[in-house]
Amino acid sequence: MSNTRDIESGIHTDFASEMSYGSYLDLDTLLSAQHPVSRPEHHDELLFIIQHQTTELWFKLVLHELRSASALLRADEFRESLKRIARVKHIQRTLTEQWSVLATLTPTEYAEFRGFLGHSSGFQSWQYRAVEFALGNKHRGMLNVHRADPDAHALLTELLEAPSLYDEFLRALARRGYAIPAEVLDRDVTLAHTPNAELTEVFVEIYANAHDHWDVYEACEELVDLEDNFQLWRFRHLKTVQRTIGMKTGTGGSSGVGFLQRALDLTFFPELFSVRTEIGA
Ligand code: HEM
Ligand SMILES: N[C@@H](CC(=O)c1ccccc1NC=O)C(=O)O
Repeated sequence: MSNTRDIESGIHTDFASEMSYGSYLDLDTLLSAQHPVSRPEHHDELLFIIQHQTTELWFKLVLHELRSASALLRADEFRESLKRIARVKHIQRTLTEQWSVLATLTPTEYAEFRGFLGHSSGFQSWQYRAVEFALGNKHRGMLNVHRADPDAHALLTELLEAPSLYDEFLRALARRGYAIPAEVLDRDVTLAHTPNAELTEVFVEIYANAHDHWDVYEACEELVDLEDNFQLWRFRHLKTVQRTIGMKTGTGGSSGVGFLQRALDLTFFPELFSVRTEIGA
């Protein structure tokens, strides 16, 4: 046994003028986009860069799927929208699991190149902010940091002013005859959604009679998964930060761990959680 695989004669090998793997994926661009700034170059900075870049690539797809999910809800295409959300949930799991790679970076190693990062910080990730906005965590003040990047600023402004995924979901429910409160439907979508007791009652009815509202019930649970997964990512980020820089202030200028901790109190779909308190009550 040679323990070698034959390269079959039919395998294509001439890519001088044909599209290849590398040219289709523009790997020259992708793989020449890692530029460590530490001097002398720190061995672990490549890990730090690639961890962020892979996350940003997945954020790009998450945003693409969420925007499509919203548009499908607007068109009353419920099932198709759920398909998009299902994909986002898998990406979130990958992203949450990926923190374990970065956790191999010890505090000492990170401290050796942290000083070269200046004031740059994940806080300035416009794609992360876009995902937060798309899910409904709106905050106009977050636009400020993107003033120097007109394209990012424009996209975030567009998302800030557009209904969130939850807004679209609730509007779709209203069109189906559910008694979504008018103040929820007419709310200022540039602000974060605030909990509404009357809306919780709509979900109480849906959850109490799931079989009569199956597709809506299913959609509710998909949204709960989405928020849950998002919180798990935030939590793993917080824990990675804690083990890497302790209680140091952030390069972005925040208090660090305390600032990230407060994000865990935020909720995209509060009524889908408050309904749980009422079940069987
Ligand atoms: C050792 C690794 C990391 C440390 C020590 C760290 C630290 C921090 C700190 C302290 C903040 C608060 C803002 C500031 O003052 O800088 C922050 C925010 C943020 N970081 Fe990281 N981070 C790490 C890795 C990552 C990675 C891999 C990502 C993935 C893109 C990321 C994305 C973000 C985002 C999106 C925010 C804003 C969060 C929010 O607004 O709630 N971070 N990070
Ligand atoms: N905010 C981090 C620095 C940091 O993690 C970072 C720096 C540049 C680009 C992305 C980063 N990731 C997340 O905040 C710190 O305070 O050490």
